[in-house]
Amino acid sequence: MFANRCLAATAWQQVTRQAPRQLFKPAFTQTPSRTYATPSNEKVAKFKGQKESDGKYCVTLIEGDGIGPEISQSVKDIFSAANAPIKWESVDVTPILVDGKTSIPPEAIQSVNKNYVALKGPLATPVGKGHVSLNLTLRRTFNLFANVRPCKSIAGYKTPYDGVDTVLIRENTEGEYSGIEHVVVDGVVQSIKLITREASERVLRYAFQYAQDVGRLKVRTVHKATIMKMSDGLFLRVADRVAKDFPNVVYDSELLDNTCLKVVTDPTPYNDKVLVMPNLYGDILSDMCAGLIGGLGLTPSANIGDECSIFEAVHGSAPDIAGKGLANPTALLLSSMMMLQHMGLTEHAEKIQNAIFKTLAEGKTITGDLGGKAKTHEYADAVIKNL
Ligand SMILES: NC(=O)C1=CN([C@@H]2O[C@H](COP(=O)(O)OP(=O)(O)OC[C@H]3O[C@@H](n4cnc5c(N)ncnc54)[C@H](O)[C@@H]3O)[C@@H](O)[C@H]2O)C=CC1
Ligand SMILES: O=C(O)CCC(=O)C(=O)O
Ligand SMILES: [Mg+2]
Repeated sequence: MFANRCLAATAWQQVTRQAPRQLFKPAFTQTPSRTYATPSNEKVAKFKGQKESDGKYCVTLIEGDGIGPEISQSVKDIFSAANAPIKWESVDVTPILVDGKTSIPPEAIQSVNKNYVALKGPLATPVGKGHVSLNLTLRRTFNLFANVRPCKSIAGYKTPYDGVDTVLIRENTEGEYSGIEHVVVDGVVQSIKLITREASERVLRYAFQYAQDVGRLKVRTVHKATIMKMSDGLFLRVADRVAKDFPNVVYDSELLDNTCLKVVTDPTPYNDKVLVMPNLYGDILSDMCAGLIGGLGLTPSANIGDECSIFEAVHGSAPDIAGKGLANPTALLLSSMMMLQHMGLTEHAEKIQNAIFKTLAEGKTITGDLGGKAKTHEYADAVIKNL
């Protein structure tokens, strides 16, 4: 799939980066017990899918680029060993042009609309030129307005930060990622950050409702309304109004640069808060938070819409390690746990999740990003043994 897109995107440049520096060797200190909540109720994006006649739910699978197929295989193997009532419907999202715009092929759109949920591997985006990000296109196509990105310390895996437990909700359809860019005159380009009352209210209501549903009763907006007085200013004004509808939730706001400083100094004061913010800030802060707990191999996410939801890792296609069996599938696995919880399959989620955390805490069969030597499939086999 990616090869086709590579041909289509003439100026594709491969992005490479060094693997995150190993900070500490794993030390087995904490108890593995945690849940990645994705509340699914009448008010926030209820899952509408139905079991099929074989007793299973059909879930759309987008394996993705780079390490995508390797980590997707781990999820499939572990779900199968755990007898999770899921059957996968793999779809190809090689983009097509519709009225000159990058679009998802109709078969893939039909599959997600039919199943209401999808699990997605990372999709690579050409730098500077070429097709629009398919990740953003998917979020816009299905109106996945809230991107929930929890980040929790992994029991047994020691980093300089103990007991991290942040939850970040990112506006997912507009802001700096609206894709409205043009050349004003040669040498001058404009990129428009679009903030609307409607999209702001939708994600803010979701964040407050989420806070209420999971009992994390503090919501903080992260913004830069000192500089972007109109756009972030609107986001904040809407937040002030929405906050009034949730009197039991404590609401405040913080400037983005200050949040970055405070989170990397001591993240624990954020453990009782839900952070909600415009698109770009959420993108950057979520990678930063991943760095606190051991890297991108560990952080899941959920793209929530009113109808459909797509679950994916925070990380990208990791071209530097793709095809070598080195990828850590935990982030995609934990995303699939968020998916199971969203679908109401909490027992299955708990069973698989316990096996994942046990494997990580044992520290014997972990991947290179965590300081181990295991290949992707060896880690998956260890999880299966721990089921
Ligand atoms: N939601 C998505 O599908 C996303 C897609 N991307 C795309 O991914 C491509 C590569 O982007 P990068 O900036 O390199 O970011 P990246 O997230 O792919 O990789 C950053 C670093 O983290 C490591 N890493 C990431 N996931 C890992 C895993 N599961 N196990 C072990 N190590 C892991 C990589 O090896 C690399 O050193 C780009 O084309 C970008 O557009 C980037 C972010 C999110
Ligand atoms: O679409 C992309 O290329 C990157 C998206 C991204 O970084 C994210 O969703 O966190
Ligand atoms: Mg990102």
